[in-house]
Amino acid sequence: MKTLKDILYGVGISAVSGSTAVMVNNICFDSRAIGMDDVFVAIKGTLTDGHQFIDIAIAAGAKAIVCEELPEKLINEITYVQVDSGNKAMAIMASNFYGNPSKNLKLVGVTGTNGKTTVSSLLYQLFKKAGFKVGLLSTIKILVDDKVYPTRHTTPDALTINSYLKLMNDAGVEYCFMEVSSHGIHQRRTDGLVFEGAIFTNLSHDHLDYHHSFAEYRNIKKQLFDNLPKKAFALTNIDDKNGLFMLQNTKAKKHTYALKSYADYKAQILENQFHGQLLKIEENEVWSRLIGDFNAYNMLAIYATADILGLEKLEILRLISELENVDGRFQYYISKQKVTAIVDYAHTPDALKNVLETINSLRTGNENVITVVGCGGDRDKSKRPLMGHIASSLSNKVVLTSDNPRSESPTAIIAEMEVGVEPQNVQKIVSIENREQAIKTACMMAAPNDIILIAGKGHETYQETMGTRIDFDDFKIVKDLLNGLNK
Ligand SMILES: CC(=O)N[C@H]1[C@@H](OP(=O)(O)OP(=O)(O)OC[C@H]2O[C@@H](n3ccc(=O)[nH]c3=O)[C@H](O)[C@@H]2O)O[C@H](CO)[C@@H](O)[C@@H]1O[C@H](C)C(=O)N[C@@H](C)C(=O)N[C@H](CCC(=O)O)C(=O)O
Ligand SMILES: Nc1ncnc2c1ncn2[C@@H]1O[C@H](COP(=O)(O)OP(=O)(O)OP(=O)(O)O)[C@@H](O)[C@H]1O
Ligand SMILES: N[C@H](CCC[C@H](N)C(=O)O)C(=O)O
Ligand SMILES: [Mg+2]
Repeated sequence: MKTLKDILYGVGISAVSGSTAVMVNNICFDSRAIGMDDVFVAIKGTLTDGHQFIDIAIAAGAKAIVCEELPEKLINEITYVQVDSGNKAMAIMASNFYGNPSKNLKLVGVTGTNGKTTVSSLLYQLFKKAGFKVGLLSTIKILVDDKVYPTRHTTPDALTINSYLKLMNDAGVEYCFMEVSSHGIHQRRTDGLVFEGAIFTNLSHDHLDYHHSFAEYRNIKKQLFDNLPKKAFALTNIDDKNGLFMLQNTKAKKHTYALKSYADYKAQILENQFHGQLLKIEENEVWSRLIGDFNAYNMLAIYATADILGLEKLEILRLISELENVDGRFQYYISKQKVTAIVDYAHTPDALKNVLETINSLRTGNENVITVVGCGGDRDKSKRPLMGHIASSLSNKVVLTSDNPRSESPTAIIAEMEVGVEPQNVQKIVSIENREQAIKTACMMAAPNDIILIAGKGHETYQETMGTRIDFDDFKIVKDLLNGLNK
């Protein structure tokens, strides 16, 4: 049990009814999960308003209510606390509740449209190899040093974040790398955290359904840097046209990285092969197993971060050469018949373009590139024609298919992707709703030396349709199919 007053430390309060000296058991923002003597935080969400559930929360055992608008009828035994923002209050309360765990380790946030999982997971790998105890909060999984926990969010809610940071404190973790999504910033899931630094990878088209406009999306990402403390570092990719914008109002110490522009940290790609690339980072050459221009940026971001955090430069390079691909990011399998299948999490137009350009740059003869791709349901619709266009203009053949249709019709999503296919590319396209059938078709189309790209789902091991998730693993399916076909 904790005193409500202590949990509220630092929260901007506009009114109180009842005593804040009460002891509460837990913080909860969902009336369906409330426990005895909890404090319920009412949050205005995207689907409904938590304020509607205050009575239900009290009936289920809540002892205190934190809300933006006080209910008309107040109950004497209940403490009500009025705040400006339920989301912000919850984030600060969550940090207090768990003893401000972000202060007891070095927390680095990674934001940007693409590359967050890659950069944060590789930083985790690198710092582990350097001998530290490390934590990771990523789209794929949460790691408390070696212990793995599942996750459904890129940036979880504030209570979840702080509960894992507390576990990291208990395990003696020194560095934690976390992905900071635009939803996370907008819903203030990361307010109240003390960051040692933040990294910006790049900004392109995504989530414009949620954020309405590109400017709004960009401004939200910038808030991570605006809120950094003075002693923190802010590292940005200045080859991206929004790179410097991110640092405009930060108090933190600014650092830049780039392949093309003048920057604090510079790199060059000397050689690119299927199995890796040779990079020149500052004055030294280093072999990276991860390929593509975008991974040169990722490696440079990692190098700069490790340098800023005090690791020795040559040691960083040695560790970079040992880093392994992240699950579902350019994960490849070469069949006995020399068909290469690549599974990649490219689910934005920019990522799809990058991965296809990388594949095309590695072609040595007249092998075909066959792309299997879909777009998620209940997500940014405006990316659908763009991804249809990119897939069909940069591949020889394309199978349009489903990628987590969620509550939408798979046929309708595919039709929206087809809109972006130019007339001269229409004959390259076949549309097959069933993703397994789509992958099977691509395998049947493939001749020796051809390359099949299966984009969009990467590490995901499910397909979500109408609220139901069935097991589905692109990599396993394509590997089995290629082996079966080769018998
Ligand atoms: C659109 C979105 O981001 N929604 C998130 C949000 O829920 P919401 O705003 O829809 O909540 P709501 O259903 O309107 O309910 C409002 C409040 O009433 C409460 N409630 C509701 C019903 C009830 O009976 N009782 C009750 O108390 C809810 O607990 C909530 O506090 O807050 C929830 C708690 O933090 C999140 O789990 C939920 O994520 C949903 C599931 C989701 O799919 N989010 C995705 C889009 C997301 O966040 N993605 C980003 C990654 C994006 C990227 O690729 O960069 C991520 O960081 O994972
Ligand atoms: N620095 C980068 N720039 C552009 N594209 C990238 C970069 N790094 C990775 N990608 C591409 O984007 C895909 C997604 O990468 P990653 O999972 O690291 O991004 P993310 O930002 O974590 O995505 P999410 O928003 O889903 O969490 C990769 O599979 C690859 O195709
Ligand atoms: N973090 C992203 C992942 C998209 C991955 C893609 N496979 C999809 O389901 O749309 C999102 O939730 O929008
Ligand atoms: Mg991610």
